[in-house]
This record gives sequence, structure tokens and C-alpha cells, in this order.
Amino acid sequence: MKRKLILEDGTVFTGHAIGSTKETTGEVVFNTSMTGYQEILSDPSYCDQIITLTYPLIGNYGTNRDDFETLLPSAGGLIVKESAIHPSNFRNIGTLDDWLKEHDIPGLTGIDTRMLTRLIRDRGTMHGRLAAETADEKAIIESLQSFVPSKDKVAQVSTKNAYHAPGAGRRVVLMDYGAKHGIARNLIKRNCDVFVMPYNATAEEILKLDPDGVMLSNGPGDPEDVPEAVEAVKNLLGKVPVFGICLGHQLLSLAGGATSSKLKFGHRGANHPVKNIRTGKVDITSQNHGYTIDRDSLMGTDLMLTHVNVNDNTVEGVAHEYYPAFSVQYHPEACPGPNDSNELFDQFMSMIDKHKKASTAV
Ligand SMILES: NC(=O)CC[C@H](N)C(=O)O
Repeated sequence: MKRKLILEDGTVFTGHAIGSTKETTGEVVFNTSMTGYQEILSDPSYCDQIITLTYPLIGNYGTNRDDFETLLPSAGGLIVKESAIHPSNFRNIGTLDDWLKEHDIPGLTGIDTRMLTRLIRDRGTMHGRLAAETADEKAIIESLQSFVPSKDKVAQVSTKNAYHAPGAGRRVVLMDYGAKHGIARNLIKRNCDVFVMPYNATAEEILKLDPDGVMLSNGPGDPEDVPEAVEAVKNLLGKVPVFGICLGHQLLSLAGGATSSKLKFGHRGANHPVKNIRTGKVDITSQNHGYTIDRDSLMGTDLMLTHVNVNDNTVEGVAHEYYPAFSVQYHPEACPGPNDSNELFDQFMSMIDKHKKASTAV
């Protein structure tokens, strides 16, 4: 069956349908990772977005039980040049097409994904619709031009109820703004006693759990759309060590007085170089974000710039001058991607221990 991708600038690509039969509208973004499609598709930060993978053959190792970043994927759609029909891997339990059908995500194959990516790089991220071959292009283009994406994506993907993953070590509250499982996995690996809280938990509710540290997760959408989370983080600063990843980094930065804006086409991939400006060390990082913290807006706040993107000099990390709080725009949990910056979780553990010692010493 044929299917079209219609973009708000009027460009139309015609290819073949895979996955769900439903139609979908969303922001069309590209990711340059060569592998990790199951993790990407199940990363809640992609909620409602239509993801183009630039690597031309996707699905060759199939799908499996283990590589989920959330059990209920919320990605809007997938576009690939070619989707493998005969995957081979010892963990494989089904093709990418089967997986997309099971999770009700529509896909498109057989289009020139290189051309689509260049278009997005030149014109910036655009809205698009995955539609039937017979769809009325003119009407769809008009509706795309005035399309306003939902502002409550975080509420959509965050857990509705608090829950607990018991551990014998440090007590960490994980704020779930659409958290990837990789973050909890890293805390659990370090023996943490993890309390997962919904995105709108107040600082008072969080502090009532008497945490040793608070982890702010990744999540979808514009950080300015979750003012309640910014407010909670503001009220946590100085009271408990805080570590933020991606959306969590943006929320910590907004809480510290910085501002955010939208990047032309975002950073999505598994080989983004990031420089630690204190040590000069460059890590190759996994990234997935469309917004960034404005570098100039850090001036006059108590936030220090700690990491920059080597490609475009954007802000990749900040730390609070006086309080135990730091954050990064990239993904130390990887999934998919390199593990270069995994030690940031250990830094968080040390920060927690130092803070504990300081607060118990009289
Ligand atoms: N992965 C994330 O947490 C992304 C943060 C935010 N939604 C952005 O696009 O910038």
C-alpha cells in the first residue's frame, strides 16, 4: 500500500506504508543513529514526533523484549529508506513492521530520506502528515501551516501514580517527565532506592519522601510548557542534590533564571561531541532535543556553563555555583548511544554523599 508524507512547505514524498494504518500529524525530525531504533521509537521524548532515520537500512536485527525505553511508546511515526523484512538476531522476536503495528505507530518506507533530512536542515523542523495516497494534499498543507502541537505532552507520558523500585542504597526521587528506562536502570545499578514521582509533584511532596537526591528526567515538548515542574525544581534547589538530564536540564536551567529557545532542527543522534570546559575532555554523546538553553541567559544567574556542543557551541551542561545541582542536555544513560558520559551518574552519587556528610556534620 502506498502512503504519503506531506510537509507544511508543500513538499510531498510518496512511498510505502508500514506499521499502523492510522494517519498522523507531527513535527518531522531526523535522527542520525545507525542503530537503536527500538530505543529511539520508545523514548517518550519523541512523543507525537515523526522520526526519520538517516541510516538507510533499518530493522535488520529485528525487535526484542528488552530494548524498550518505555512500555507504551508515544512516537508519532517512523520514516526509513528501507525496512528489513528478514531480520536476524538471537534476541529477535519480530520485524520492525510487526512492532510498529503492535504499538499503533504508522511508518513510511521507500522515500529519499537523505533529501528529506537536507530539507529539514535547510528550512528547519517542519510539521508533516503521514497520509493515504489519495489524501487531499492542498487541504492538508493548509492545516499543517496552522498546526499547533499539544502543550501537555509531559502530562501525557508521565506516570499517573508514584511508584517505588526498592534498593538498599541512596534514596533517590526520580521525577518522571517522560523518563527513559535507562535512567532508572542506571540508578538501580548503583543500588539506589528509587521513588518515581509524576511530573507535577510539588517540592513539598518530593521532600516529604526525605530523598538523598532528586533526578530530573528527560521528556517531550517545550520546557516552558511545564511551569509547575520549574516551580518545584526552584523549591528543591539548595535543599537536596539535583541532577537533570535533557528536559530535566532545561527545567533546572529555567528554575535557575535562564531562558530556552527552539533550535532550527535539533540534535538527534548518537555521535554528538560535547566538551567539558573545565577539563577540556570531549565525550561523544547521545542526544535527542529540539530546544536549548540560551547561552547568554546564564549571565547574571547562579548557573555556570560546564559543557558545550563542539559542533555549534550551544549549552550542553550547567552547574549551580552554590548549591549541589548540575545537569546535561545529552544522555549519559545512552540507550542508544555511547557510554562516554555514564560516569555522570557516579558524580551524582558522590554529590549526594558529600551533601549528606556536610548536613550531618555539626
Ligand atoms: N530528550 C529530552 O528530554 C528532550 C527535551 C525537550 N523536549 C527538547 O526537545 O529539547
